[in-house]
Amino acid sequence: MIHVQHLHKTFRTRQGPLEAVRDVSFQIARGEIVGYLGPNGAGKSTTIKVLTGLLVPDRGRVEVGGLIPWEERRRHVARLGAVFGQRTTLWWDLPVQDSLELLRHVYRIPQARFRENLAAFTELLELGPFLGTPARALSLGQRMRADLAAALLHDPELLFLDEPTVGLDVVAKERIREFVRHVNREHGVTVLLTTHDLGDVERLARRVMIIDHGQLLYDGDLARLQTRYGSARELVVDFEEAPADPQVSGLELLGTDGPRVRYAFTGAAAGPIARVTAHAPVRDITVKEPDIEATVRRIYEGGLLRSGVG
Ligand SMILES: Nc1ncnc2c1ncn2[C@@H]1O[C@H](COP(=O)(O)OP(=O)(O)OP(=O)(O)O)[C@@H](O)[C@H]1O
Repeated sequence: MIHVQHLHKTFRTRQGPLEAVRDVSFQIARGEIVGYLGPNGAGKSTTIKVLTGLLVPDRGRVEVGGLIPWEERRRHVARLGAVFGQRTTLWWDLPVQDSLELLRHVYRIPQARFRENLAAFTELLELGPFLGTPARALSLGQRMRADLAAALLHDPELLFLDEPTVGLDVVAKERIREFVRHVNREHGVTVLLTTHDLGDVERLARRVMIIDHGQLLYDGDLARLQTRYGSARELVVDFEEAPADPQVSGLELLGTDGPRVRYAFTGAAAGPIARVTAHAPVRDITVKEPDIEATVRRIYEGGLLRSGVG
């Protein structure tokens, strides 16, 4: 669906040329959901702008669904949808329903199709209570839901989501994620998701790409990122009683709190568990996985992967 090869984009700034994207290559297959991560200023938006046809790269080959985005913008745009968490595509003073109606004209969506999609999205996103409300009076969560419906009314094959859950509470985030999963699963919509919220990525994407300073640092499985670059796992052990000597060979002692002792370890848990249970009588053991947030932060900070992609 998306083919990017050796993409370069440099901006001219007062401080001189700024290489926003440097030699980025990736492919995204139809029906994938890919998380695109990177710290502020990493080059995510620049990549997306090239993919949507808003920016022309200096060098590189970009093809989306067989089209070169900036050369065939009209045909290209008809096949994609985009939601930017910080902006709305809805008309500020119009009731949501009227904005959607206007988009029907813009995209020349056949009436029957429009009605069908609107009914489906109204149900899935629970738009009913605020279809008559102007965009400016919507809560952030309602606005995001209306924007998602607006982006998908014309049955795009590809959806760009930029911070789709920013500022939302847990329930509202979950509703958005559920809907994205639905359109991906039921309609095969390919999704490129830019976010700082790793919860979005964990819930939606199996694959992540990480960019920093314009360079792709990682492209692969989220799970593999965790096993290869994650910090140590944690073993939380509740001994029958506080052990006189909590040290267990081969395990790093993290802390003690009465009978509860925490250890760090890497790799499989079976060995450490056997060693701990041989050490003293144990009531309960849990394994805590390192959180993905910490892993990604380590990658940004340490340039862990700079030597190569994946
Ligand atoms: N039109 C422009 N003119 C000059 N510099 C730009 C322009 N657009 C982006 N940049 C610079 O290019 C670099 C990459 O920016 P980009 O917006 O792609 O980052 P980003 O990863 O999307 O960041 P964020 O998470 O903050 O949105 C930044 O240093 C930014 O300041």
